[in-house]
Amino acid sequence: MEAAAAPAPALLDAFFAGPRHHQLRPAAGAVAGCRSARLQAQPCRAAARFARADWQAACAILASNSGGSGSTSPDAASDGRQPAPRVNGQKPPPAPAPALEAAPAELDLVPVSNLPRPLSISDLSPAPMHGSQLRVAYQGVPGAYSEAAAAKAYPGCDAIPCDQFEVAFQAVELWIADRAVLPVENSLGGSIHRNYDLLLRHRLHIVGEVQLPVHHCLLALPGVRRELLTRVISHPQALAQCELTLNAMGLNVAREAFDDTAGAAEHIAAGGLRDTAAIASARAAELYGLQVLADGIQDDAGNVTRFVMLAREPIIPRTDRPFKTSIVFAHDADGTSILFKVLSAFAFRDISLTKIESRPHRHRPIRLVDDANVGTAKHFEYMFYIDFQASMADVRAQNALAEIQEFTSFLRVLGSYPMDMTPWEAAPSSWSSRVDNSSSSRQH
Ligand SMILES: O=C(O)C(=O)C[C@]1(C(=O)O)C=C[C@@H](O)C=C1
Repeated sequence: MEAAAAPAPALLDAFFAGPRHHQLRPAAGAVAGCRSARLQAQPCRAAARFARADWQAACAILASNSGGSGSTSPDAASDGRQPAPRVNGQKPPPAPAPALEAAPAELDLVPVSNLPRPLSISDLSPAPMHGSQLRVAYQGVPGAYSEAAAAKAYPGCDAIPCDQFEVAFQAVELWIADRAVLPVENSLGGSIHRNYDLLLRHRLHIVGEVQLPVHHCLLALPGVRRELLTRVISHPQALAQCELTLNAMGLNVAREAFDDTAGAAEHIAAGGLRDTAAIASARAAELYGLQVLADGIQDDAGNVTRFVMLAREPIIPRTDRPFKTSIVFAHDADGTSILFKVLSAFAFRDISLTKIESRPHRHRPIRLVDDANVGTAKHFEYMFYIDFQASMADVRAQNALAEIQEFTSFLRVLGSYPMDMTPWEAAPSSWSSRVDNSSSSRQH
C-alpha cells in the first residue's frame, strides 16, 4: 500500500513543466530522465527525496502568505487575495455597444451600454492594468453561462469577456487577466474539444474546476409568439442540450450556431429579429430586453457544464480534501496495449478515473503500417486526456505517473486541483419530464 506524502518539488516540477519548446515532446531534464527507461526511474526518485526539505520550506512560505481568506473559491488560498465586494464583471467599457444602440426604440430594451465589450485578438497587447480585483477571462458576452461560472469560481471577481477561447488563454498569458474559466464538458453535449486542444497548445495550469447547472430558456423579442419563429440560434452545445425539447415543443425550425448563448440573445435584440429565438439564460433575457417564451428547455433537468479554472502557475496539491488531476499523454509504440497499461497503472493503485478523452495527434495524425501482402494500413494517432481522482501530493498518483512515463512518449500534467464538491442542485426543468416520457415511448 502506498502512503500519501507531500510531493517533492523536483518530481512535481517535472510533471507539471512538460515540454517547453515543442508541445509534443517531453521536457529535457527530469521528465525525460524519468520516462526514457525503467533504469532511469531510480535517480528521479532519489532527487525527490533530496528535495523534500525545500518543498516543505516552500509550503510554509505559501501558507504564511495565504492569510486564511475564508473564500469559497477552490484556489483562493493560493492567491492570498480577498475578493473585493464588487458585482461580477461590470467595469466601464472602452466604448458603448454600438449594435444595441441600433435596436428599435419601441422594444424598450434595458440600456446595456455599461456592458463590457469582449476582448478580441487585436486587444491583446501585453499592457497589464493591476487593480485589487482578480480579473477572470471567459469566452462570450455578459449573460453567458461562462460568466456565471467565472462568478461561481471566483466570487466578486472582475469578469472579462473574450470573443474566443483562444483569446481567454492569451489574456492570462499576457497578464491582462489573472485566471480564465473555460468549459470542458457538458453532461448532455459531451466534451468541448476546442478547449482540450488549447490546453495542450498553451502553457496554463488547471487550478480548479466548477460545475454549473445549466438552465436554458427560449428567448425572443417582446410580443413575438412561438408560431412566428423560423429560426433558433445559440451556441452549438446549447442547441444540442435542447434538441429533444425543441422537437417536443413542435419547434422544427432551422437551428443556427452562434459563438455563445448570450451573444445569440444580443444579436436578436440588436437586429430586432422577430422571426428568431435564442437559447440562453434568464440573465441574458434581462440584459438584452428579451421575453422568456419557455423556461427549462434543456433535455435533462440535471444538465451540468464543467468548467476548468486556468492560471499561469500551478497550485500546490494537497491531500486533506478531494483532488483531481488531469493529464495528457501520447505514445510512439505500435500496439493498442499502451492504453491498457496506462489504465492498469491507475487500477492497480485503486485510483478512479473520472474522464477519458482522445483527440487527434496534430503533429503526427496518421501512422502508416506496410504489409507487403495486403497493402498499407493507416492508423490514426491520438493524444489521450485522463482525469483521475487523486492529488499529485498522493504518492499513489506520483508512482502511477512514473510508471506511465516509462511507456509513453509524451506526458504532461495539466493540473492537480480541488474537486468541485458543492451540493447537488439540479436545475428545475419544466419541459424535461414531457421529453423523458415521449423519448422513452419512442425508444421502446
Ligand atoms: O454560450 C455560453 O453561454 C457559454 O458559456 C458556453 C457554453 C459551452 O461552451 O458549453 C457553456 C455552457 C453551456 O453548456 C452552453 C454553452
